Amino acid sequence: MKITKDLYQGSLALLTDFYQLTMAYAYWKSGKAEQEAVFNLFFRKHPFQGGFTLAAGLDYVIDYCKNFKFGKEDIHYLSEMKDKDGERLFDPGFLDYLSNMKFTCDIDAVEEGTVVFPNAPMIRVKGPLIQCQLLETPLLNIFNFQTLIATKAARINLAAKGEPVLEFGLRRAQGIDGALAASRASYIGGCTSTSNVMAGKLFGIPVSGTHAHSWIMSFETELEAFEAYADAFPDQCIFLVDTYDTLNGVKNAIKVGEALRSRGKEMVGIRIDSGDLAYYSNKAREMLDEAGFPDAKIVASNDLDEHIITSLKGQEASINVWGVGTKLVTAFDQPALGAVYKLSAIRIENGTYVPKIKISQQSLKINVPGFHNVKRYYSKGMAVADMIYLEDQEINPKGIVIIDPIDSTRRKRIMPYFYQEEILLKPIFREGKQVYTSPDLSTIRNRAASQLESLDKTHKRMVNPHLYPVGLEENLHHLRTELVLKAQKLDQKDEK
Ligand SMILES: Nc1ncnc2c1ncn2[C@@H]1O[C@H](COP(=O)(O)OP(=O)(O)OP(=O)(O)O)[C@@H](O)[C@H]1O
Ligand SMILES: O=P(O)(O)OC[C@H]1O[C@H](OP(=O)(O)OP(=O)(O)O)[C@H](O)[C@@H]1O
Ligand SMILES: O=C(O)c1cccnc1
Ligand SMILES: [Mg+2]
Repeated sequence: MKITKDLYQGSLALLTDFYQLTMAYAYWKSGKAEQEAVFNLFFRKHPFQGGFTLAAGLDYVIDYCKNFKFGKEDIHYLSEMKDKDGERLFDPGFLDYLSNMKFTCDIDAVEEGTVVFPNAPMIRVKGPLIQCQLLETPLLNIFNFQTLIATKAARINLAAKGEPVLEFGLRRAQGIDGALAASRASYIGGCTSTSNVMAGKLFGIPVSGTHAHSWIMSFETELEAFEAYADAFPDQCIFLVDTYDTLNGVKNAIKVGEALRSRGKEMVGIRIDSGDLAYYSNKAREMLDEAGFPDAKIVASNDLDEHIITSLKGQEASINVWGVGTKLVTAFDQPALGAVYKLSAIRIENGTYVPKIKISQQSLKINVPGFHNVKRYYSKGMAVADMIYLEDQEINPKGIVIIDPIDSTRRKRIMPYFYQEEILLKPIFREGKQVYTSPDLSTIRNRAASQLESLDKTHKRMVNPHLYPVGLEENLHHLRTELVLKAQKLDQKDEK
């Protein structure tokens, strides 16, 4: 196993579920491989019982699609696969087809850092059925995780109310790629920095950190350890004060802070990593203020998340920097987003697209059919509603009614005249050619911040957030209802 070199042999084409390949083979065999189809990627419920979700992962998706190609080793591996009789599973003609396959899809997607809501597509893929199908698993893999972590980070940063949140997750993250992607998504969600140096190198995220208990324990005394650290980094001293006795640790930090000051340097602060963080931060604040260090920061860490941060704020803890690891990068209380990827239309011989629906007992699970997009309406910079609409249908400019996809009695009238609007799915690829370039990560992070600003605070609260209106435009609602009724009739016929 070579994890440091060539693990992926330059190709991620096999990073997919086996059933995508068996379907791909069957599509090819039945002559349907190149039939045009439309798929949408969306989720049904916000994570963390929240009122918003923050999209992330598009730059990975772009890279994945740009490099979408079955390499020699991939084809070799597939050619060796056997069925239960020991015969080759895949016809050489199919493997030939795969090795010559070029990515030719149209992709539209929400930009990274966009606030998104249930049932509205985050990605729309249109292209040959076989390609759309093969993209399902990797697109979900990328978007589900990064969107989840960006959302968690946004929640934690909202709880910190603008105070810096340092991401410390690498040691507890879900493996190597999980850690890197989590650092990137955390930065998009508002974190100030990462402790993961490789994420710093690869993505340009600011890197920062303090020091560990082991540093203190390697010396005879805590004071000596602080002094030695101050010698090495006179401008960046954040002393971890809780190795032995937290308040005594604060005293030692003050001593070394005074020595630094006599050399014209200023201690940055202290870190507390255990015990009652409200009690110790308040005590430490009093001691630091009294000793003439009112600007010294107090960093807190230890299994923090948005709920503990909110509680500590409620207790008026004197913490001004938050170090957050495990619960952020593992999305501890909800480890998966659950976005899905569903076929919504297919092109038939006469060139028209037939909208498709999947019936379910739960109306929540009935997809939105057709070739649609999402429009967000803003009033004075604040988001008021999202409308899912059919791209090829005229929308009544005088007044629109959007209808909740789960409960059709919930409706909202929109006067587009009064609002600014933004089409959320932007063209990313056209016939396989990239037509969109991802902005740099700090621009994405700024977009996330301004998107969150545009969302009323009632949707951002942690407990029982207010539901943001997302609805189907009338024509789309009627189409969906018609298709559901038709499908149910078909069902009844089958039963007879
Ligand atoms: N004042 C507080 N209010 C609410 N939660 C707090 C407060 N102080 C600390 N916490 C949280 O309570 C939990 C304490 O966990 P735990 O008892 O395992 O830590 P500890 O024993 O203090 O530290 P360690 O085990 O690292 O020495 C942590 O998640 C911490 O963030
Ligand atoms: O708590 P997190 O949010 O994951 O933040 C990162 C943690 O990692 C470090 O210690 P580690 O947990 O390795 O050891 P400790 O618990 O004994 O301090 C650090 O001191 C934090 O406590
Ligand atoms: O720099 C730190 O303080 C740090 C880094 C990783 C994990 N815990 C703390
Ligand atoms: Mg810990």
